[in-house]
Amino acid sequence: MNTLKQLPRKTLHHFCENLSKLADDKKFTYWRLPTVERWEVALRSFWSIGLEQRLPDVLGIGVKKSGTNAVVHFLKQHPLIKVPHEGKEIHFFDKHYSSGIQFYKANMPLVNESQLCFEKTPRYFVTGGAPKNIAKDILPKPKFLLCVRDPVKRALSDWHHETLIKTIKGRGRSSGVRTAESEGKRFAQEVIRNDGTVNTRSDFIRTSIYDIHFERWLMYHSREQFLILEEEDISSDPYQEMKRIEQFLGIGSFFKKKMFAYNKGKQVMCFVHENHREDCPPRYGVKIPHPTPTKGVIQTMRDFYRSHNKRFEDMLGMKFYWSDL
Ligand SMILES: Nc1ncnc2c1ncn2[C@@H]1O[C@H](COP(=O)(O)OS(=O)(=O)O)[C@@H](OP(=O)(O)O)[C@H]1O
Repeated sequence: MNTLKQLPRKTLHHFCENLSKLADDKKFTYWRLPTVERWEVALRSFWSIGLEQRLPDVLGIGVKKSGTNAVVHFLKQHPLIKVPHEGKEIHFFDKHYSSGIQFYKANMPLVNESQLCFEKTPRYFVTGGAPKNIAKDILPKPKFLLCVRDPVKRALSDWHHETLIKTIKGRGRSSGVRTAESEGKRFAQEVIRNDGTVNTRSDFIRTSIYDIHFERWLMYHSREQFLILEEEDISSDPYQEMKRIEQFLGIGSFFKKKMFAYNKGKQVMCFVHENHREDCPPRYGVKIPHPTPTKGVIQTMRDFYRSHNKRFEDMLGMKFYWSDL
């Protein structure tokens, strides 16, 4: 029933009118029906006013910690883009595939014919079966938004995120003062082996090996289906990135430069509504310092990623400023 809350007031009014037409009984009230029937009545009514739930037209597939939340936050302001309730990640192709495609569809927003349905779950990028299952299940072919980031910075951000979550859940280290350096040391213990080489078994390292993951996507999808966005651009100039997305998706021009402003307190670019209210993308707290490993650790990681980055560039026909670092 969450979807009902997403409806604009006018549509909800129309929905109620349709409902009363459907019911012969004068005492009929929607809320007295059992939940399953309620949903059926609601869906019939939505169809009659041209709204439907359908599988995504556009998928945000990752990469984790590369500005994916900011992209959803800005893009959902576009009147022709609809996202699941509160931009929730549905995790269908990575966690809930066995629940079936109807489960996925039921989590989609209501859209009309001219609107596009957009779902993002960053884990899709690194999930083995996702490219194949998406090609099989989503027709016509979806478009993909893929956010990428300097692989070393991405790994550091990922580690920070997971440490924060562990701490919030009470599973983290509780004793001792946490400094950027001490966090850097713990990060190094995770990503560098005793013999000084990069620990390729660590998820923080593996997620950033973009060429290996993207190779699987190109087995089932064509390069033209992907728009590549860089976190560095999303954080510095989201307006330009939203214009690129509008063009890629072929949706009308909505975004204007004045809709984006830097919020000094939150230290991020935010969306500015017509009434001047600033709406910032969600961010995790910064109760734990971001890790700052030694220069040696950073260099070992950079040396490891260099050839992978080059290969990724060749696959995409693009150049990233971090690929030579
Ligand atoms: N405009 C804006 N608003 C908020 N956050 C922004 C923005 N642009 C980029 N970023 C940076 O993106 C990093 C989080 O990436 P994701 O949203 O993909 O994270 S997640 O995978 O969904 O958890 C996270 O990086 P770190 O701060 O380095 O951890 C954010 O700072």
